[in-house]
Parts: sequence; C-alpha cells; structure tokens
Amino acid sequence: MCRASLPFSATWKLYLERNSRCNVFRRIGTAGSTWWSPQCAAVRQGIVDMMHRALREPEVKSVVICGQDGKFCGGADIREFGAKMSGPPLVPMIHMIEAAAKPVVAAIEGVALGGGLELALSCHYRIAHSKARLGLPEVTLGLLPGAGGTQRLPRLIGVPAALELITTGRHVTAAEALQLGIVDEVTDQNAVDAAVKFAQSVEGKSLDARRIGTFPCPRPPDLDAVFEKVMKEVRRSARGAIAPVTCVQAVHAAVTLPYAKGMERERELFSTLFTSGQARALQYYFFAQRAVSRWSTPSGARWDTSKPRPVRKAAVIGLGTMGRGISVSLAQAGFSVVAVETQEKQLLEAKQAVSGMLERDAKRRGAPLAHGNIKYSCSLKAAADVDLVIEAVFEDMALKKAIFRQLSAICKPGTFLCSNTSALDIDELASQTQSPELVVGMHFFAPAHVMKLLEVVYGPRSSPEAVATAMQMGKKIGKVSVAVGNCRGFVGNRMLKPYLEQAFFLLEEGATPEQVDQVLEEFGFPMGVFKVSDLSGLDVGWKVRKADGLVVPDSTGKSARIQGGRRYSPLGDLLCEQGRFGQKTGRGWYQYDKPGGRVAKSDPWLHRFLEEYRARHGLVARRIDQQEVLERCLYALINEGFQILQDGIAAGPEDIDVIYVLGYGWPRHRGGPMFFADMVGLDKVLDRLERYHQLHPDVPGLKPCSLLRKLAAGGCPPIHRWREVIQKPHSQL
Ligand SMILES: CC/C=C\C=C\CC(=O)SCCNC(=O)CCNC(=O)[C@H](O)C(C)(C)COP(=O)(O)OP(=O)(O)OC[C@H]1O[C@@H](n2cnc3c(N)ncnc32)[C@H](O)[C@@H]1OP(=O)(O)O
Repeated sequence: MCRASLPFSATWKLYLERNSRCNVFRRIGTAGSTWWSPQCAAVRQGIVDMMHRALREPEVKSVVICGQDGKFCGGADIREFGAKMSGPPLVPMIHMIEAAAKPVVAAIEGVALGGGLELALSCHYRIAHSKARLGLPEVTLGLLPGAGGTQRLPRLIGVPAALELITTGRHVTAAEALQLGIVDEVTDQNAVDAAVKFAQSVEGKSLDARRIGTFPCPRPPDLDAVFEKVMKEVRRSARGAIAPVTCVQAVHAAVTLPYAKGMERERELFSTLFTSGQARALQYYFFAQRAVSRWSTPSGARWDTSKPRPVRKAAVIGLGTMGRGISVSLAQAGFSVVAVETQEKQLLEAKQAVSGMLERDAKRRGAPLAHGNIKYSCSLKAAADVDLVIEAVFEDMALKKAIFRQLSAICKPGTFLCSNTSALDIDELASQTQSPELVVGMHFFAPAHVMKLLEVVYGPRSSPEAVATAMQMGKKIGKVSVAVGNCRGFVGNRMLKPYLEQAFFLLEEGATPEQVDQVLEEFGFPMGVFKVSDLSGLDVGWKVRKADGLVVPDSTGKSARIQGGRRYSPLGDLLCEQGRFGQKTGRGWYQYDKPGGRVAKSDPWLHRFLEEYRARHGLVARRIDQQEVLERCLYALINEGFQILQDGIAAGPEDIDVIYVLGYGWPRHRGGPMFFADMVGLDKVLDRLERYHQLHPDVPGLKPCSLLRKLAAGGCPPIHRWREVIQKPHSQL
C-alpha cells in the first residue's frame, strides 16, 4: 500500500501524504489514514510494512522517509485524540526504524512537528530544507512528546537546549536545528533529492553511532541544581499549567534512567496529561484560535463570501503609545506607512521612539530594518492617497469625530477609515463620514506591536468588504483578528467592566487589593486586577467615567455610591482625586519605590483609606474567602460574555475565549472564560450567580443572563453546541 518511487533501486522513499486541510500528515501512500486514531493505524501499518520490505530486499540499501507536497509531518491529528488506538503502536514503530540495519534518512520539508519530529529522530540521519520548521509543540496542547521525544532530544542536543524546546514547544528554523545538532544537513535545493543522495553516500556504513536511543544522555555535573533551577523557572512561567512541569520530569528521567526505563516514565507521564482538563482546554483553544478567522456577522456577511481589498499604503493618525506601536506593526509587515501627529514636539519624540522600536526588533529577529517604510507628517493631508487609515488619537469622542470628518474630506474615495478606539461608538464615527460603509474599528492592544490580538469592530453600516479588509490586514501584520459587533467596550472591555466592578465591591465589603490579586494570580492571570490597573494608569478609567458623568459628588461632597440608578463604587475615583494614578505616580492600589517603579508593595495608607471609607458609609468589613473572590470576579465576567453572545456581539464562545486569552491574560490552559464556564458546569455557574445575586441584590453584574439560564435549562449542552441555542438578533449588515 505504500508507494516506492524508485522501484527496487538502491534507495526507497516512503511518502507521508498530507491531509487535505492542513499540513498535518494523515496518510501514507494512497490508501492510508491518520496516525493516531483507528484510521491512523493504516499510516503506521504502511510505514511498518514498507520498512519490513525495505529491510528484507537485498537490493534496497537505504530508505528515505519524506512527506508529500513539500511537507514532512505536523504530528498527530488533534481532532482524533479521543478515538481508540488500534493498529501497530507508534513507539515500537519508531524503535523498529531506529534499529534498522540499513540507513534511514528523514527528508524534512515544511514542518516536522510533534510526532513528526519524533519520527525524524528515530531515523539515522535528518536532512532539512532551509525553509523547514521543527519542534515538539505538544506542551502547547497540554501534552508531552510521547513517542520518545523527551528521551531522544536531550541525548541528541543536550539537556538545557532540549528542556527549552520541550517546555516551550518553540518551533526552530532549519538553520537553528542544524546549529543545535537536530539535523545533519540543510539544503536550499529539493530536500528529498538531497536526502536520497545523502542516503546513497552512507550506504554500508556503520549505524552504531546513529541510533539516538543508544546514546548516553549527557549529565550536567550539577544535575540537581540544574533541574531545581529549571523547575522553579518553569513553574513560575507556567502559571499553573501542568504540562511544562511534567515535561521537565520526563527529561529528568532521560538523564537519570536507562533509555528503556525513561521511555516507561515518559509513557506514564504522558498518560496523566492526556486525559487532563488542561489538555482539553488547550486543544479547544488551538482550534478556537483558528476558528475566529472564519468570521460571520449577524446579517450574514462571512469570511468566505466577503472579498478584502488590497491595501498597500496606510496612515496612522496620532502617535501616542498606541499609534507608535501600530506604525511599527504596519512597517514591519511591509506596508508603506504615513504616520501623522499634529503636535510637532510629539511627532519628533514619536519618530525617535518608533526608530528605536524598529531597530530593537530588527536586531532581535535578525531581520532587515523597516525604517524606510514610514514617512512622518504633521498634517492630516498626508493621508490623502492612502488605502486605509487607522486613527489612534485620545479616547475623546469629539476629537475623533472631528478627525473622521476631516479624513472623509481629505482621503481619496474608497479609503477605509478605521478607529483604534477601545470602547467608543463606531457608528457615531461612521456617521461623520460620507461613506459610513468604509468605517470599522481596529482595536489594538498595548503594546500594539507586541500583543497578538486585534478586535475588528463592525457597525450596522460597515460593508462586508471593509470587515474583510481589516481582518486580512490584521492577519498580514501577524495578529489574530476577531470580528465583533459594535457596543460600548466591544467584547473585551465590555466584559472587563463587571470584573473590575466586582473587585471594587469586594474591597468595599472587606477584601484587600492584595487578597483579590493573589486569588486571580493563583488562578493563572499574570497579574491581578489591581496590579494591572496600576500598570495601565488609574486616570485612564477616571477620565472615561468623568466623561460618562459617573463621577458626581454626593451630598457629603464625596463621590456617590449610586449612579444612574445602580450601585457604583467610587473607590477608583477617590484614589485619583489623591493623585494616585498607579505606577506612573508611584502610588495607586499599591505603593512603588518611585514614580514609574514596577514592584508593587502593600501600602498601609490604602488599608487605612479603605477602613475610613467603609466607616464613612456604614459598611462592616467581613471575611471573604478565596472562592467568593474568584467566583464573583470570574462569573460576573462570564455572565457578561453570555450577554454578549445573546446580543450577537460575538459570533460564538471561541471569539470571546480568544480575545480573553490573547488580550487580557486569561490563562490559556483554562481555555478562555466561556470554555471555563463549560468545564465548571453551566448549572453550577448559574447557581452561584443566583446565590450571589440574592445576597447582594444591589450589586450589578450578578443577575444571571437569560442565555445562561436557557443553556442550563436545556441540559448544559457542550460549548460546541451553544451556537445552536443562541438566537441571532436582527442587523442591517
Ligand atoms: C504515544 C504518543 C505519540 C505521539 C504523539 C504525538 C503528538 C502530536 O504530534 S500532537 C500534534 C503536534 N503538532 C502540532 O501541534 C502542530 C499543530 N499545527 C500547527 O502548528 C500549524 O497548524 C502548522 C502545522 C504549523 C501549519 O500552520 P498553518 O500553515 O498556519 O495552518 P493552520 O491554519 O494552523 O492549520 C491549517 C488547518 O489544519 C488544522 N490543523 C493543524 N494542525 C492540526 C493538527 N495537529 N491536528 C488537526 N488539525 C490540525 C488547523 O486546525 C486548520 O484547520 P482549519 O479547519 O482550516 O481551521
């Protein structure tokens, strides 16, 4: 069933055939299927049969294993992990290849990832094309390399380098793979031809020194210290993810146990991860991140029917922190950029800052400088001939409206006008222009040249072409773009509001910022809500609340605790009134050693302030446990997520989850807020929200949303069935 391209000549090629959707190889020859599931059996069977034949036939002197269509192997098909395993197991197959008495050469083109790289490591030689990428990304799926990867890689390239690759899942280029010693040769030519030539050149030579499983594993002299340090670092950066820690344990086995025992340990550890909730979450997230590119809007505009228009030249208006980062992203992706800042001093500073960012980045990536792609100007008129504009001035509606009016008059017909607003009404901006169908939001996250997320916000008048163009633009600059509807705060910031509010109310009821932050950090957020607020600047939200008319003093001269008919916590406003804006002023919810300081320290002043505040308002502090802190913050956020789904602002739970993982530090190994709700159980989330709502009827954000009730009443369908329950609201788009 396997194809031999050189019929009974000296070298055989085994083909791994590409699955039609992706470059994860599922078939060998023309009849096989995946590696993993029952169908995978055919693939393994194919390799095993071909190897047996190749070893049996005296005319065959060597074997080359390659992929078809220029890709080696992307590993197992993740969708089939749940299926029952049948056919020849992978590990014995790998052992059989390694033990072969004739040289086996892997011709690596495209990718060799996961099980694909493990297969290559069982070969005696590896020849890679210069554009190939290699890696063991299992950790990113909540797993560890379970076919000898944790035992062979440290034997081949040493413990520190193997640990780094296995615990991060990082892909390496062919050049780096050569440097590390993973591959034996890199070619710019056809890698299969090069591998065949190479195989012929080593025919008849001893293979004793080529079987990685037989190598002694290099043992660092200070083994315990090395592993202790690595474990500490991995635990710190894993933020509760178990796979990276388990990977370290598997590599430790490679160093301390003989190969066969190490393989047993690898299998044991793999089994514990394979059925874990974290593996489920990470595999869900893998597909969620890919699913968001297949966007749709409530009116039926879709990714596959909406054609983007080409964009060559783009303008960025406003060169504050966001505008600078956006300019860098565009220039790096090869767009011709017009960067506009009307304040001359600010323009000069921005020029220097952008150059510095480009230089540092080019150095880090070893890529050419993209300076030449940016032209600076202090006049909006410079945007006259661009294809797309991204406005990134202050969050001030009046200012933004004026700019949109001017741009509409200045820019050539057909120019897309986009706003980087993080919360303001896209329709209101569109209404200032002659062509509202060309207006969409492009909400970047700070720092814009680093953060992977882009919310593309469509209004009822945005054309499918405008949405498609912004989505494609996001992809070109390396962002994961999520299309969302227009409402205050869109998806991310709208959900953040009830989360932040709960944190404030918890302080009023007796919690401290330290307690709340600790609970959230233990959950897996890189920073608790109060530390993040200090980092972003408390004055930012204060300005918005003032503009919204929320910061109104009550009869005692202090900000009222009821605003717009609902309970409101003025704690953040009161801090700002004291000039406590967070890190930038050296004081906020915490204290810092100086303005701009980064290390948050508990502040006795803040605790006194909270006590005085509670006393002034007759609030009696109570002991609040960790569970309540976590549930009130997270379930209020999740509840808003259900409301967003109900309102049709996000097309599905995957969109929300990707936004929260990439934009708000939600721990990836928990899948995202909506996946987390599914894992916890919708009935339990509903039950807890109901309870908190009963206990605190005046606290907003705790009243369960009707979609959550509906899903729970419908028997809590799994997350991939939610879309069926969500009713699509009407829209003009
Ligand atoms: C005893 C244990 C033995 C062995 C265990 C083996 C474990 C493994 O091998 S785990 C799998 C390891 N491999 C990976 O993690 C690779 C994941 N994929 C990728 O990194 C990328 O997809 C890529 C291969 C580098 C290709 O990238 P790109 O060209 O950008 O395409 P994508 O949009 O990412 O993918 C296209 C299409 O393919 C689907 N897909 C990709 N990888 C897998 C996979 N491993 N399983 C199933 N499906 C996969 C992806 O979802 C896309 O599908 P759409 O339907 O088009 O969205």
